[in-house]
Amino acid sequence: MTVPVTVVGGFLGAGKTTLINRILAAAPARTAVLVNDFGEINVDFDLVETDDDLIFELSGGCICCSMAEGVGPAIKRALTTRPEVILIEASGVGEPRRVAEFALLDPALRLDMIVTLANAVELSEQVNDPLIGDTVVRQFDGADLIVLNHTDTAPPETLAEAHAILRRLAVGRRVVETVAAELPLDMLTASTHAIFSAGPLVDASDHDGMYSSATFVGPDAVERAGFEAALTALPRSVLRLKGWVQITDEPVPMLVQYVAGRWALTPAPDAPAETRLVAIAASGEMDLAETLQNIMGSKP
Ligand SMILES: Nc1nc2c(ncn2[C@@H]2O[C@H](COP(=O)(O)OP(=O)(O)OP(=O)(O)O)[C@@H](O)[C@H]2O)c(=O)[nH]1
Repeated sequence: MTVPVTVVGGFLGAGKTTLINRILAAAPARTAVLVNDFGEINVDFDLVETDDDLIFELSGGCICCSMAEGVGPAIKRALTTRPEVILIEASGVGEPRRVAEFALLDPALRLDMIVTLANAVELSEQVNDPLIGDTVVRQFDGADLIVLNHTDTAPPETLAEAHAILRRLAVGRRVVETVAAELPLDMLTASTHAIFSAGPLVDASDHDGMYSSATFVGPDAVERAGFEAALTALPRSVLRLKGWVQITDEPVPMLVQYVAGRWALTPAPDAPAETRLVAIAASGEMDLAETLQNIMGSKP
């Protein structure tokens, strides 16, 4: 019996973890999840809602290039838990097709499908961005289903533009509009196996060279107003920021989610009682460590 694998990809903050948690919440099957966070701290390990012993993490690099050698062993570890299904969350800069190619090499597995999420608000700017455009475009290669997420915050003309881009980049592929990755889960069963009719794989990218990340870990706490103002003032070159922060006077840590200029702070009673933040930008764009120090209110 081979174990079916679904690869979930999409750019930073598109909604991959949100979709995986939806699948897990509905899944009757025993599901192992491989999560790849590009940053040094694997935040997704804590955000994926299932038993810790069913989550396998690869962090501090990209699963499709620098950490590719780790994929096979991680799958082997996952198989020891006798899963009925495996989900692989690619990093937000990773190419899901390349991850799926690793799964195809393992005779114990069969590829179910590749799902790529896109941020409806950001897609047009992303594909036209000279630094990140190539990464975003490649994430649709071989995808069976494209989940056009974040539609709640996309003005109609931006949404129409996103569809036009997808018609060009993913000819004939299924596209579903979602808010918080809420889709009929039976859409995840009828795979078209687009990977088998996709063109030849283009050369591997060097995502660890193209993107950089920085982390801030410590007991430090910040005032809420100053922290919120700092998030709001972050330059758009910060592509993603997530983790937990200790806020003065808050009884529990707060989960920080920052995606492309939008952010949310939510109580996270089960999170560790320390500040743990990770930020990602295109390489050379900025000093991310200094940015994190600044939002924590300390001088570098
Ligand atoms: N407004 C809005 N927020 C969303 C939607 N989907 C997800 N989010 C939020 O966007 C943030 C990022 O979602 P994730 O699911 O963590 O995204 P991701 O693709 O796993 O992120 P990375 O793994 O860091 O690349 C979280 O705060 C989500 O709650 C949506 O459709 N609309």
